[in-house]
Amino acid sequence: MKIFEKAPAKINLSLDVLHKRPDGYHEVEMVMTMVDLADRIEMQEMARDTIIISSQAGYIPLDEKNLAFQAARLIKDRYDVKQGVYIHLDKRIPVAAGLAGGSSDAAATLRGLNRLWNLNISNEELQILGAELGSDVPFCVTGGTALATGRGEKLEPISAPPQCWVVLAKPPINVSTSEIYGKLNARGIKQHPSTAGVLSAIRDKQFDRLCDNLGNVLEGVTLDLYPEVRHLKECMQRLGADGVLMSGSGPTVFGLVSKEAKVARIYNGLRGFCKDVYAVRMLT
Ligand SMILES: C[C@@](CO)(OP(=O)(O)O)[C@H](O)COP(=O)(O)OP(=O)(O)OC[C@H]1O[C@@H](n2ccc(N)nc2=O)[C@H](O)[C@@H]1O
Ligand SMILES: Nc1ncnc2c1ncn2[C@@H]1O[C@H](COP(=O)(O)OP(=O)(O)O)[C@@H](O)[C@H]1O
Repeated sequence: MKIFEKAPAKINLSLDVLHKRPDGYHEVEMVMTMVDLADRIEMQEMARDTIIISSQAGYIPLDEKNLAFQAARLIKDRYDVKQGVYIHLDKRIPVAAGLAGGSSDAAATLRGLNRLWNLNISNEELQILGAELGSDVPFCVTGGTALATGRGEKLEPISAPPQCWVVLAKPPINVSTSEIYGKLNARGIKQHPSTAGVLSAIRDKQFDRLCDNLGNVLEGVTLDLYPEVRHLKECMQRLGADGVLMSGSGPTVFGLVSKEAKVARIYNGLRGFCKDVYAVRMLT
């Protein structure tokens, strides 16, 4: 049997760091949501007890370093599954972009193999398994919109943000999440984003208020290290996006846009100097 799963990209509408923890992770407070840009994952049963990964993308690992491989191995080990699986990743989310592409592939693999092998694992259990693979994986298991705390694995689902367009642009650099967290001075954060403001704007479906409250404490670190990200952010603002923010540890910058008429102008303006630009809808 063969099954398919979609693995959408996430953006962080708010990303605050409360403190650095003794285990090296940072205690965060984030509002995360999904956008309509997704990898497609095909999973096919194999009688032979092995995991094989393939992808058209030449720039991701296809061995045990791949997060989908790790998800398949984890579920096989925990549930003592003796069958194998062939997993093909049709990558559309840019890699190491702050969009959780790898985490979403891992989460989609957990969901898919749960179906393929009739394991009847609850979403809560899949999220617990996912946390072993990465901090963003539990959110990607269920998607939607959520307030994430802890190191990102404690989730409280909330209502969807007001519907809008999301323009995403990724400059041609790779950013390491651990390097960006490592360079953040958690004690010296001068201005924390208003997660409460983002939550109330979403609750009241107030698009303008949502745009005014977007904030990410990792943005300053990445913008200082990579001036091209700052340039991209300024361009998106100049082109008229209603709210602009870097997602996660970057380097992707997203712009929220309420009027469809503006989207083409912003998209074309960015495409003039940046290859990786996408105009998508917020997933609601
Ligand atoms: C910054 C965020 C925001 O959503 O996303 P990305 O930029 O990766 O998309 C996440 O917190 C990233 O989550 P994820 O990419 O799953 O991180 P992990 O694999 O768990 O951790 C990678 C490294 O990031 C650091 N890390 C991660 C999460 C956290 N709360 N505190 C940390 O300090 C640690 O150094 C860790 O070794
Ligand atoms: N299935 C996968 N898709 C993308 N990247 C993967 C995958 N498996 C492992 N990786 C590795 O994970 C790292 C982070 O990738 P990704 O999840 O796209 O970034 P981010 O967490 O910034 O959104 C990259 O260095 C990449 O090589």
